[in-house]
Amino acid sequence: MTPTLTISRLTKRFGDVEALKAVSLTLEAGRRAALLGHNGAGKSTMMKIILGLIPYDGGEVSVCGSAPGSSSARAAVAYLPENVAFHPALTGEEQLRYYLSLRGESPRQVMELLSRVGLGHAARRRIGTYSKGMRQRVGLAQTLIGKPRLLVLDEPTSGLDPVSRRDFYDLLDGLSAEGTAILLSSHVLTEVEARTDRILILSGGALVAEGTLADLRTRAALPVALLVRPAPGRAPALVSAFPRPPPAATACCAFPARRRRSCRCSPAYRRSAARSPIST
Ligand SMILES: Nc1ncnc2c1ncn2[C@@H]1O[C@H](COP(=O)(O)OP(=O)(O)OP(=O)(O)O)[C@@H](O)[C@H]1O
Repeated sequence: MTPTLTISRLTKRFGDVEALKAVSLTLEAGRRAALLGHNGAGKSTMMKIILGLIPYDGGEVSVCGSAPGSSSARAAVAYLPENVAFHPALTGEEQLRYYLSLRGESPRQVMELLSRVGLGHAARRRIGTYSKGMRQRVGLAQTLIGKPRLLVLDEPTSGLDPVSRRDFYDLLDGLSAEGTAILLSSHVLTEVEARTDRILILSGGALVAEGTLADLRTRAALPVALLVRPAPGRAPALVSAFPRPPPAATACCAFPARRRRSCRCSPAYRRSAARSPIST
């Protein structure tokens, strides 16, 4: 099946700044990918290109088989910015009815859309009285107009409390189960790890890593720290149940440099020990 989104060797420059450097990725229907990276990594630039808002310099981009910005691509993609802005004097129902009319859709869908994002009870309240999480839900309801095949969400949960975040991701789970592909940006790895299928890490405009968090951990050989609290009286049994680390790996780099030569520590561990040597 053709992927919902295909990006191949995408490059974009702003003067001297290379905002995207030969980035390639695909996103199939029903899959959720999180785009992570520091400020200035290129996340927004990539989203703007997918939406057809800015041109690109090299490579190829296909949104549901069409060029970004074309009428068929625009009909298939919806976008939720980080900070949604609605008229505070309008009710949720009035605001959404307005967007439905702009899209040429039946206003009869309004309550169904609001109920879908958990706002049925507040439909007749003014948006000025909504919490940030509720406004974000109005934004999500707006993106659902016309049943888009690709959702592009720019830091959709920033500023939301933990319960609102969980509820928001529950909504996304439902949409992806129906076949909507979702590309969202975030700064919070721990938040997206359990709620997306793939993590894409951009750095300086290049896609430097891609996979599940477990894949990325394995590839980077990151240490795994476990905090285990034994039940009362079970500590000795717990300690004996865990394998002991090899003695050379734990002790040798704690010794002065002259005795480290034959150690079995990993190069990364040796480097960190060299930075903070323990004198004996
Ligand atoms: N219109 C523009 N003109 C000049 N440079 C730009 C423009 N838009 C983006 N850039 C530059 O391109 C690079 C990537 O910016 P981008 O906004 O895509 O990063 P980002 O990952 O979305 O960052 P943030 O997390 O802060 O939103 C940055 O160096 C930025 O300064």
